[in-house]
Amino acid sequence: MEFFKYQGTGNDFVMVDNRDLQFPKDKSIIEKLCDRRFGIGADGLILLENDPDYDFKMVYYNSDGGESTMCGNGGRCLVAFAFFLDIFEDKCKFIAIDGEHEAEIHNGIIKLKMINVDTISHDGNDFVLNTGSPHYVKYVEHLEDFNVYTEGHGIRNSENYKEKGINVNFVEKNAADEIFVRTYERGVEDETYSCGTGVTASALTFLQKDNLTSVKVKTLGGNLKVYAEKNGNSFRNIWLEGPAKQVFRGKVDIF
Ligand SMILES: N[C@@H](CCC[C@H](N)C(=O)O)C(=O)O
Repeated sequence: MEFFKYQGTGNDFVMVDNRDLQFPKDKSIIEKLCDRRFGIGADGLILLENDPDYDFKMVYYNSDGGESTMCGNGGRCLVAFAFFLDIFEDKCKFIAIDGEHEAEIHNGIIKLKMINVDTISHDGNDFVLNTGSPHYVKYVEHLEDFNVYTEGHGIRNSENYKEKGINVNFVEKNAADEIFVRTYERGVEDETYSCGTGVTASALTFLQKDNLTSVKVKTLGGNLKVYAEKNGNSFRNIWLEGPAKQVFRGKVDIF
C-alpha cells in the first residue's frame, strides 16, 4: 500500500489516498501503522475519500487505531495532501466527522475553518469546550517545565472524563496576543507536539477574556494562529492557520 507522511506543527499523520476504498479499516492494522517502533510512526492516520457533495472527505483515526472526532492539524495536513493530489486549486470544502470545513492554501500555509462554538463550560477554574473534539483547558505557570503527561493523564482519566476521554491543554500567556499551549491527547495517550483543535479551544478561552480577534499560539512543534468572531459567549468564523508539510512517502505491506 502506498502512504504519505505529513506533519503540521509536529503533529504527524500517515495519509492514505483511499478514493478507491481499498484500505482495510481495521483497528489493529491502523495501530500498527502508527506505531513508532513496529510501524511507520504517527499520532494518527487519515484517509482521504470521495464525497459526492464536497471536494473530499476526511476519515480520522488516533494512533490507538480508533476512529475519532475532528483533528485540526490533521485537517490542515489533509488539505495539503489534497492540494498535492491536484484535487483543488487554492480553496476547498471537505466533510469530516464534525461537519463541513472550508480551507485555503497559500505558500504551504493552510487556513482551516473550524466548527462554531456556542458553549464554554467551567470545571472549577478550568474550561471545557468542543471544537470538533472535546477539550479541557487549564491555565498554568512555568509551562516549559510542567509535567504535561502526568497532569494530563490524571485529568483525562478522572471520574468525569474517563469514559469518553478528553484532550487536556495546558496554557500560559506569553504576551497580550500570544499563548503557549501543550496538549495531552486522548487516543494517543501522550503529549503531542501540537493539537489543532486543542490550540483552537485554548485560543477561544483566551479570546473570551480579551477584545482580540486573533491570537498567536506557540506549540512545541511550531507556531499557529487562531482567528475568531466573538458574539457573547459564542464564536463564529473560527480559523486555524499554520504550516503543514509532506515529510516522506513510501510503501508498506499491511496484509
Ligand atoms: N491532534 C488533533 C486532535 C485529534 C483528536 C484527538 N486525539 C481526540 O481523539 O479527540 C488535532 O490537531 O486537533
